[in-house]
Amino acid sequence: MSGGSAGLSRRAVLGGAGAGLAVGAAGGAWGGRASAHAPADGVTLGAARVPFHAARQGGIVEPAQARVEWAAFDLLASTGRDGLAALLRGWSAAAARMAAGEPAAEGENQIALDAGPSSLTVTFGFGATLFDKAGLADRRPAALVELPAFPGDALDPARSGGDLWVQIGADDSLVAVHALRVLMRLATGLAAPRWLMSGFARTPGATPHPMTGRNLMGQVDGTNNPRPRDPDFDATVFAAGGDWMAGGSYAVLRRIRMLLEGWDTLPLDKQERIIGRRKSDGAPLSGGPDAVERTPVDLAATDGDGVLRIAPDAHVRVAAAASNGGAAMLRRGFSFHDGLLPDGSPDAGLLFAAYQADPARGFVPVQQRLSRGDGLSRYLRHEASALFAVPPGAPAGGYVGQQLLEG
Ligand SMILES: C=CC1=C(C)c2cc3[nH]c(cc4nc(cc5[nH]c(cc1n2)c(C)c5CCC(=O)O)C(CCC(=O)O)=C4C)c(C)c3C=C
Ligand SMILES: [Fe+2]
Repeated sequence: MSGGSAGLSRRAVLGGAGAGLAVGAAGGAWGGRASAHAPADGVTLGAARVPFHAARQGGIVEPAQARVEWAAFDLLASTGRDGLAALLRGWSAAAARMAAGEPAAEGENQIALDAGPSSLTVTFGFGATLFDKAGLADRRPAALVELPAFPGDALDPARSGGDLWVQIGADDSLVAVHALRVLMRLATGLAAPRWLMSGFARTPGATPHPMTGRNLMGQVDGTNNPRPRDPDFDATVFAAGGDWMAGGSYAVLRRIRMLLEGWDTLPLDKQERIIGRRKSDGAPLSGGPDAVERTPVDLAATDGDGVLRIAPDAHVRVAAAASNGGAAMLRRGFSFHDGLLPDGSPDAGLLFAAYQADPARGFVPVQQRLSRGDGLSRYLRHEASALFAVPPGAPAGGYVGQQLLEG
């Protein structure tokens, strides 16, 4: 995909026998948290597929699927560069097969039998720690450095970092978990699981027409994401240059727990002031009663008393590119709800993911500002963090990371 919704349509493939669902093309749905749409009559949601082999990896600009699995792995000491190449070759072949909806391999658990690929995407990423372990220290990209500590971080090292990252997205939970099990088995003897996280987003077809999704605070979330048709979309999201990362991206991941019990008791007007947008429809508070979700945010707008309509500490003001020297990223997060904490409060929140050409010009400056001046941060805990280089996609017959390992 070279950006633009036409690219998305081209990549999407009709499933089943001639009829099906075009992923990413329906009703202008696109990456970020926008939801895909229901298939036409007589076509199953499961039939939709996103080809694995493409110039760019899937799972970045496609609409967020209903289910996501994140898995981080650490390379075993004995694996080395050749073992890493074997792992990536095996992972890529399995991902391509599952994304195409081909039957399960012999000896494979039949978890996903009867369902199609359900828009399965598998995205692979490399952590900074991978490069020394695989004898590739001289090929680690300059942009892949440890993220700085931010005020308020409460990070759990056991659920942070990792040498390798796999993101599996699908509109059917059994399909996603099947893919996870297959990839975990292929890693046996080469890489050990470090942490796993599961998330969810709105199921395609749950709304009467495609709409931006909501998070567990109830807000419309994803509105002001960069859009593939924006002239600077590719430069914002994808790495340039002539090396093995050209056309790839950098994924920042944060497990952000929401302090929902406090949030849910806040009056609506306070919740809206903290974000800077209306809760019902996501319209910016700068736009007056006639504003709609897509009304541009006016950070300078004041009321009759000269008071800023979007508060100085409102999330959208503090996070805006205009407040951060142009820093921008493509957000593609998922909700999580992992039961209760010992004190009875929900262990729930946002598996935040942001893709950018360079974290130093995306997530880092924005989070630096948010962690100091964002009214929303009182209701959030950043509990885990990771940064992965997401290489470009693999051509047919190739595997993700081949340019790094064989280039
Ligand atoms: C460092 C980057 C960001 C983190 C971390 C983050 C956490 C976070 N955000 C919400 C809810 C919303 N965010 C919204 C907009 C928004 N958020 C960021 C960045 C981070 N958010 C940006 C760059 C923007 C766009 C700002 C703009 O230009 O207008 C919104 C408004 C709707 C939208 O545009 O998406 C909401 C709602 C939560 C709940 C959260 C942590 C759990
Ligand atoms: Fe945000």
